[in-house]
Amino acid sequence: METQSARIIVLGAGAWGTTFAQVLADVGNYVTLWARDERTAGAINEFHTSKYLPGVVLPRKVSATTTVEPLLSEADGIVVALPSDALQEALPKFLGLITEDQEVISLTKGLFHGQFTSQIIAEAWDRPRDTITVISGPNLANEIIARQPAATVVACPQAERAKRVGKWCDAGYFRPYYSVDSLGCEVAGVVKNVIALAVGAAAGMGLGKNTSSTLITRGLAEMTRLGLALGANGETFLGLAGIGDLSTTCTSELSRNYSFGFNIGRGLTVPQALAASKGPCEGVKSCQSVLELANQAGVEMPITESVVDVIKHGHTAAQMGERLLGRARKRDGVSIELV
Ligand SMILES: NC(=O)C1=CN([C@@H]2O[C@H](COP(=O)(O)OP(=O)(O)OC[C@H]3O[C@@H](n4cnc5c(N)ncnc54)[C@H](O)[C@@H]3O)[C@@H](O)[C@H]2O)C=CC1
Ligand SMILES: O=C(CO)COP(=O)(O)O
Repeated sequence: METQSARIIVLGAGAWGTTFAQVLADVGNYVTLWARDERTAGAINEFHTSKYLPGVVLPRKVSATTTVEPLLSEADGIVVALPSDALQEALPKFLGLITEDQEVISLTKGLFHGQFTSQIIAEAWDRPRDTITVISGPNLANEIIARQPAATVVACPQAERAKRVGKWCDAGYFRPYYSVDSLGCEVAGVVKNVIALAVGAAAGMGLGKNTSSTLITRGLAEMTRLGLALGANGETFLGLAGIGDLSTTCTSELSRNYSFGFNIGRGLTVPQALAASKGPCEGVKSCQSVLELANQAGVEMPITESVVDVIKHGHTAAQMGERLLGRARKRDGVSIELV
């Protein structure tokens, strides 16, 4: 039987990677963060601080390095916590250093050039996609670093892998639920960012809770339709990785996607809103790819379409609202036949 403590490498020493490293350390694992620059690694090793998490003192068990290659073969698990647009540059250098019996865990909620994170990792490291575990849920780093209670979904088509990884991050305040539907978790994690842009924009325009609840509910319908069309399990979208994460991201000023949308709603341009962001806005990067995926699958995603118009075609938040309200009347619900 495996002992409780595992050796885990976290690739990406930003807000979520560092927070997840603390979760893993709290459970008793040996955790090393791979940081891109010496300054970030030095701050973690010498002062137990991170510029991504102001005011936080990290556990001494969390260390960092800029040279992770020699540690990879000894690790039980490798966590990917990089922004989606960094994966294709960062991952290939580790090809051949990670074997199939090691657990690979994705925290990245992105769709880059039409590929979900697990697909990019699988290709970069030449391993089957169904060996990759996805962790996704209502998990704002700034709350979890303060050890506020939250739950998450640990999903892998190979259920035993999800169980193994779930034990590593079962910190009490951070509570794993298991699933085999990693695809559904990835779809939900990507689409909720796009919907949060729209909800944030509505709030930035001064619109109230009826508008945001309308967008969240119809956003859930969009997410579910796309997931079903791609072969995900519909239940996932009613769980923590679906409505759970959607409601967190669409209602918190801590969310970079919601805040980006808010700034668009109050009149900032896309470049201005990006410059004001406190971290990656995955919804900005993924919205076009989500729409293309939906078109290929024959799924209608009007909120996503209106977000693409804002991000790519210079539409204002007000035009986005007019467009959504001007659509033909529909039946309530999420069924793909009823779009
Ligand atoms: N912050 C949060 O609350 C949560 C974030 N996520 C997801 O986690 C992913 C990462 O987000 P954050 O940690 O918040 O971003 P962040 O901006 O705080 O950290 C990203 C880290 O990746 C590093 N990095 C960027 N490009 C790199 C490259 N080419 N090579 C090596 N390192 C590179 C940066 O230096 C930084 O340390 C995103 O996909 C996000 O959607 C998921 C759940 C919660
Ligand atoms: O995924 C997240 C919370 O679960 C973080 O959302 P943002 O990337 O919008 O900050």
